[in-house]
Amino acid sequence: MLLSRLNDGPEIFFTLQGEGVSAGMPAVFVRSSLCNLHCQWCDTDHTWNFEGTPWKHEKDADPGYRKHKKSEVTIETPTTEIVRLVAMHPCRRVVLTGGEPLLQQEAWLEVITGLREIDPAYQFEVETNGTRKPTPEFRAAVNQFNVSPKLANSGMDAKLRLVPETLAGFVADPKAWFKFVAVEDADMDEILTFSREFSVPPERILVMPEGRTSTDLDRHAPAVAARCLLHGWRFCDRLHVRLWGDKRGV
Ligand SMILES: Nc1nc2[nH]cc(C(=O)O)c2c(=O)[nH]1
Ligand code: SF4
Ligand SMILES: [Mg+2]
Repeated sequence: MLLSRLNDGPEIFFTLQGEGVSAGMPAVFVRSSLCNLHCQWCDTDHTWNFEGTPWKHEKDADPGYRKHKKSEVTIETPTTEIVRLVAMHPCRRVVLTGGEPLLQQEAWLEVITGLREIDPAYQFEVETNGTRKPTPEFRAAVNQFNVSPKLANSGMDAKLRLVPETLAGFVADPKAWFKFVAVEDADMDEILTFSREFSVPPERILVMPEGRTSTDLDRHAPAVAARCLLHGWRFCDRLHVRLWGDKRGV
């Protein structure tokens, strides 16, 4: 399957889950390449902002920023090799992320099956933007979906970032949690509208302050905390940003 490349190999790393209901738990992350969206602030733009694509990114303003050469930021990796690399770590929690991991469900199923043959105790979380429907087999194999629907601040058209039928499927699935990044009150108004439109109970909504540094997280946290108290949402920090900053492979 097509994974994101980090240095000479696929982007597979052992760290603490930094976001969501499993925040703080050790986990092996596997980052797939490719995304069906192209959010303007995406922090994993190396999974989709390839040379020759028309997408705009916030970092375009940075004079040193260039679109990525696909061959330099991706690596085709056999699923048996992914199984081998993940199993080297002393950890039975695996996070499938991207990009958008649901674009490669069949290959992920081979990875999941291979790892559970080694140890049935393996647990799998999926980080998804919530626009692609899991197949019944994939849904059954995964333990937890961290669904992160995108807001207007992503720059994406609402028709692309909110797919009602797919979202309804996640709302109906007790394995799914809904996770948002918020900066200002307008973002939180939008989360409230979303929760009403798609009937998501507040206990399944997590809101994180936006930030690529602890200082930014601290600046945005009070407004997020206030709205969590008001609406019954769970406040969620971004632990990896606090511990390691805006780095890859952590
Ligand atoms: N530590 C850590 N936690 C994370 N939770 C979600 C991540 C992601 O990029 O999907 C992520 C990540 O990249 N690192
Ligand atoms: S959905 Fe996620 S990975 Fe895809 S562009 Fe948006 S933030 Fe990046
Ligand atoms: Mg990340």
